[in-house]
Amino acid sequence: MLRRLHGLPGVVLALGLTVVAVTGAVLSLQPALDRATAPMVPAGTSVAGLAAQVAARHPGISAIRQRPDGSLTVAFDDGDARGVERVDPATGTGLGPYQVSETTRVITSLHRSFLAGDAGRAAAGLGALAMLALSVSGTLLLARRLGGAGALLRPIRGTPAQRWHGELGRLAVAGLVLSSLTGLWMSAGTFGFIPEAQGITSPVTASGGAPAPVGTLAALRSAPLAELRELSFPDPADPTDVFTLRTAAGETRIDAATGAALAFAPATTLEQINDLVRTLHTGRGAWLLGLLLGLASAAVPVLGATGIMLWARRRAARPRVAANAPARGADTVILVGSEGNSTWGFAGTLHAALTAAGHRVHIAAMNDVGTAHLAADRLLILTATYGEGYAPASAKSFLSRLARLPGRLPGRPPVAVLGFGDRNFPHFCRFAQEVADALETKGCPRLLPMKRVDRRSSQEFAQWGQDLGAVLGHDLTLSHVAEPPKTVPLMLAGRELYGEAVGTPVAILRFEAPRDPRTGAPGRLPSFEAGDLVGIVPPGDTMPRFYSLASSTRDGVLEICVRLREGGLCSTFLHALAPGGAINAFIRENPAFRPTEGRTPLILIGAGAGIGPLAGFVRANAAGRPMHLYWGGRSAASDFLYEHELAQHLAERRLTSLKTAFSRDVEGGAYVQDRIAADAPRLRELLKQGAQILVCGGRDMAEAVTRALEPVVRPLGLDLATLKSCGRYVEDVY
Ligand SMILES: Cc1cc2nc3c(=O)[nH]c(=O)nc-3n(C[C@H](O)[C@H](O)[C@H](O)COP(=O)(O)O)c2cc1C
Repeated sequence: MLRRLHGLPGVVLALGLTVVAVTGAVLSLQPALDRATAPMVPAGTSVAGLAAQVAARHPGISAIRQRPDGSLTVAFDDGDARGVERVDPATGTGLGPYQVSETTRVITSLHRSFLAGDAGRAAAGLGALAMLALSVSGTLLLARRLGGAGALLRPIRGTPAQRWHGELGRLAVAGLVLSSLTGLWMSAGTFGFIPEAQGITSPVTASGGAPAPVGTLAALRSAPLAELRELSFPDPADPTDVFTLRTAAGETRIDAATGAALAFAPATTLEQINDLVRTLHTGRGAWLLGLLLGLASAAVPVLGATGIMLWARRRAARPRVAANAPARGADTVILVGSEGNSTWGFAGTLHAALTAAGHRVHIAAMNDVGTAHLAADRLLILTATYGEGYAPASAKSFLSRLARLPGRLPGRPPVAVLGFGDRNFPHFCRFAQEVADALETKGCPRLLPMKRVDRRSSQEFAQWGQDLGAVLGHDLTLSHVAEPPKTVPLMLAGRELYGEAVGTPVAILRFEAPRDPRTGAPGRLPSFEAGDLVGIVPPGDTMPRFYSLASSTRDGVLEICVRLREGGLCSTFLHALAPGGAINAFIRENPAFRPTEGRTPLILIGAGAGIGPLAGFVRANAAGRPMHLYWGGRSAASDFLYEHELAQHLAERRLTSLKTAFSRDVEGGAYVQDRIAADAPRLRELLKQGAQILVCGGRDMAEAVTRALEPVVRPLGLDLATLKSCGRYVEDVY
């Protein structure tokens, strides 16, 4: 619901909101410029003093006005000359005609009405309302993603677009909420929804005597010039007319002959609110606030562009399901947890089969779970598992949303959970199990026991379909042919082999995009960062194997470190590949395994082929951010991967320190965890500076590293779970 409120409306309104925001940002510079150029009102000067000085030059003076930036202007009609002039508040001398530049006029009009009169004014008002809704819904979405309102300031991980959108959004949100609320109020005032100030309504009777010189009028002599808003002069042809003096305190009518105050109407609360709103919106009279609001507005185009990118990606990633029934009124709801989309394919097959059997079936992402889904007759959940047994992207917020629903309630639908995973991972379908347990705790009866599908097995899926059909009382044939991922061809450009002498052959393989066969022009690599995954489908198989990337697109090659596994189909294929040989590959982003932004130190820990992405992070560190690498191999002579490149990085300060451990070396064989334990004081110092730890390699190594790190972080009052939850301890483990 929140995403629906934020996503599509944001995309549709991006252009209009950008116009309002950019023009607002330009206008916000005006108060600061005015303040720099407007002469100051000297303390102790009275309204009468200035009025007398100006009236001596302009007999036809009709009004003196103090503008919000503090400058003073005079309106006059002297017969031969008329107009509005800026005046020096100290001497009353003229400073030239007052005029708003054509550019400012156009920008103001664009800002207020898109140059389209009343319809445009209404659109700008609705724009303010939309900006308010987008700011609030965006903040709630970010809080949800980071783990609650208390986590709103945590580092944001993800793709560059996600990070820019989140970082800029949270920096600008206060300014945008203030600008849109005050803009809404002013817009409501324009359309008469907020009553105008009435001022003095009862008739005022002037003495009718001959007008006295303005400088002698008592009520004007006692009014400080600094408080003046506007002084209107009486019509010289009408002896009963009076002066009208407006200040922040209210409105006073003054007798032109006696100088007495004839009537006074204090400013109402509504007028004071209107004044405050105007100041808060325009920054006039509060130039610094104006600049801050301007900066917040300047973020809007970037928020719009990154928002459109995120929306388009999410849309492209979500498979379309034909004839999806509305959630309300559906008898069966299918919720999907997927990262790489293959589970959506299975869910689509299930949706089609149930629909064909006469059910009204609604399908949605697990992240979108809501009360409407729980009103169905049955709930079917299909979810993958990722990382260390965690939720995939489309199910990240499912458990927290479920937990927010009130405790055990009657009337929950019966549930069947089907987990998709890979038996090679130690936490096979763990997330699916967690979901099944959480639903049981919530009081949802079991429609079927939880089942697991290993490596997208069509047979296991079909079997589950039969079980489901049996409880539904009809046949259910689920024949699903998994759609192969869309791959691109890449060619092996170079290889280096290490570790043969110590029984762990590891190859560094560098791939390039094939040249255009007609023109011979170099091909384009897909877009990726070090730490992302490349999926490679070995010949004769449909299941991709994933390898962590040691390079980014900017390096011009796709680089991976592959350890040869006994009987491993893909690693055997890759080790046998000769230069010029081709692979079919696709990129899977891995935004969870990236260095945080900024210059806080990084502690990189790995063993064996796990050095790949870590070497990639170091290579990209042209800015010389502190990076400390701990790496373990078997023998310095045989499998010291990237040895020369790392020495070069140390010399160039891309790498701050390197600690290696070789388990088979004669002089005191050691593992990477031994180096960590020995370096505890230094690591503590780095963690105190906010360091992030990135671990890459085999599962046993990662577990040993955790055991070594716990006693390192404990004296700091920290633990690895806390560091993990705020993105300061991330792993890429296989
Ligand atoms: C990086 C990565 C980590 C994975 N981690 C696990 C895991 O911990 N447990 C598991 O059972 N499956 C794991 N898998 C396997 C996926 O859950 C499985 O391939 C699933 O079918 C993917 O579904 P999807 O394409 O809809 O995301 C992992 C796959 C990848 C690529």
